[in-house]
Amino acid sequence: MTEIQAGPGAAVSAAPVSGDVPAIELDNVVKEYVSHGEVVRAVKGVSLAIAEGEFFSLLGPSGCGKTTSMRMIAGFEDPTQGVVRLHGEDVTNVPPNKRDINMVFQSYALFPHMNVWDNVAFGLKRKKVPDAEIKRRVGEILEVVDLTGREKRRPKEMSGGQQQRVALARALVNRPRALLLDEPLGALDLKLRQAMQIELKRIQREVGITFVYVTHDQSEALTMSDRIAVMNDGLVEQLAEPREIYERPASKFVAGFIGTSNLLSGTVQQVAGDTAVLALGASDRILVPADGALSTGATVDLTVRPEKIKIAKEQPEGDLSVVRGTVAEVVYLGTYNSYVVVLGDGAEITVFEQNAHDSTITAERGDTVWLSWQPWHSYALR
Ligand SMILES: Nc1ncnc2c1ncn2[C@@H]1O[C@H](COP(=O)(O)OP(=O)(O)OP(=O)(O)O)[C@@H](O)[C@H]1O
Repeated sequence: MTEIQAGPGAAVSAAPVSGDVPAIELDNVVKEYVSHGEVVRAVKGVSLAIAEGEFFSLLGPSGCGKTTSMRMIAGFEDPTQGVVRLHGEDVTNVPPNKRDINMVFQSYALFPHMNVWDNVAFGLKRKKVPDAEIKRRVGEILEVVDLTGREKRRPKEMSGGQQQRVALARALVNRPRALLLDEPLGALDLKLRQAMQIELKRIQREVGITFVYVTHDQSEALTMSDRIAVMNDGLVEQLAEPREIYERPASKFVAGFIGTSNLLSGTVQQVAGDTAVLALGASDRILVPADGALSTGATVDLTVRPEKIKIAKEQPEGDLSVVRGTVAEVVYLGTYNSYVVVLGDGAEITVFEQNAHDSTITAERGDTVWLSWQPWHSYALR
C-alpha cells in the first residue's frame, strides 16, 4: 500500500507507468436504471484504466454519467453489465466497505460538534488504532493539508476551503488506495476554488494516492489532471492528457465543451503532401494536416482555437491559413481583446488577441480584416 508521509519533499507521487497493473479499471461497463417504467441508460459501455498514483478526471456536462461511473468504482452501484477491477482484481460484486477506497463529496459532512482533530481521528478511533499511531497519522495528514495549528477549531469556525481540507484529511488518514472526489469544490467561490485546485494537486502529489475526480468544470480538470476522460451521453468521447484534449479534440463535442473553439466546415480542393487545402469563401484558403485521411472533394469539419489566430488589416503572406471577414464585435478584456469576425459565408470566428506589449485594438467594428494561423493549428474533426 502507498505510504502517506508528511513534511516537505517527504513523498513523491508515482507517475503513471504503462505496463503496470492499473489501479482502477472499468471494462465495458453499462448502467441502466428503471425510472417510472422506463429504462434509463446512464452509462452505455465505458472502458478505461487508471494508473496507480494518477490524478484522473471524469469530465462532462450534467447527466453524462460521471457520478454513476464513479459510484460503480466505489461499489455504491452495481453495473448492469461489465467488470470493475481494482489492482487487477475483479471487485464487481464486492461491497464498498471492502474496496479500500474513500470518497469525498461536495458537502463536507463533517461532525459539527467535533473539532478538527477529532473529525480527522474519528475513523481511526473506530477501528481501534492505537493512540500513539492515531496521534502520528492525524498530525502528519494535517500537515499535508496545511491545517497544523487549527486542531481545536470546530467546522463552523473555518472557511469553506478549510472545511474541505478537513474532509480531505479525514478521507486520506485512512490511507485508502484510491480517493474518489465528486465535485468537491463545487460549493466554493471562484477564487477559493482556484486556490484549492492548486492545493489539491499538491496534496495528491505528496500522498501519491490515485485520485479520481468528477467535475463538469473544464478548467478545473485541465488544471489538475494527469489525464481526463471527457464523457458525453453515457460514453467516453476522448481519454487523453489535458494538452492533447485541448489541442487535438477528438470530436465536435470535445472541441465545443473544452474552452472556446471555432468550428468551420470546408471542401478539400487539393491534397499536397501531408497538407490539404480547403476552400471556404472565394478568397479563403485553409491548410490542414492531411494525415492520409483527407481526399479531394471531401467535406471537412475543423477546429481552430481563438488564441492561435492572428488578426490584421492587411493580407498576410506565407504558407498560412487565411480567411477574410468583417469585425462584428470587439470586447476589451484586460489581458486580451476578443473579436467576433463574420466570414463571407456567414460563419463566425472568435479571435483572442493578447495585450502583451500594448493595449491598442487592431480593428474596430465594421472593419474588414484578415485572419491567419499556422496550418498545424487547424485540426480536422471526426
Ligand atoms: N437512481 C437513478 N434512477 C434513475 N435515473 C438515474 C439515477 N441516477 C442517475 N440517473 C440518470 O442517469 C443519467 C446520468 O446521471 P449521473 O448522475 O451519472 O450524471 P452526471 O454526469 O454525474 O451529472 P451531474 O453532473 O448532474 O451530477 C442521468 O440522466 C440521470 O438522470
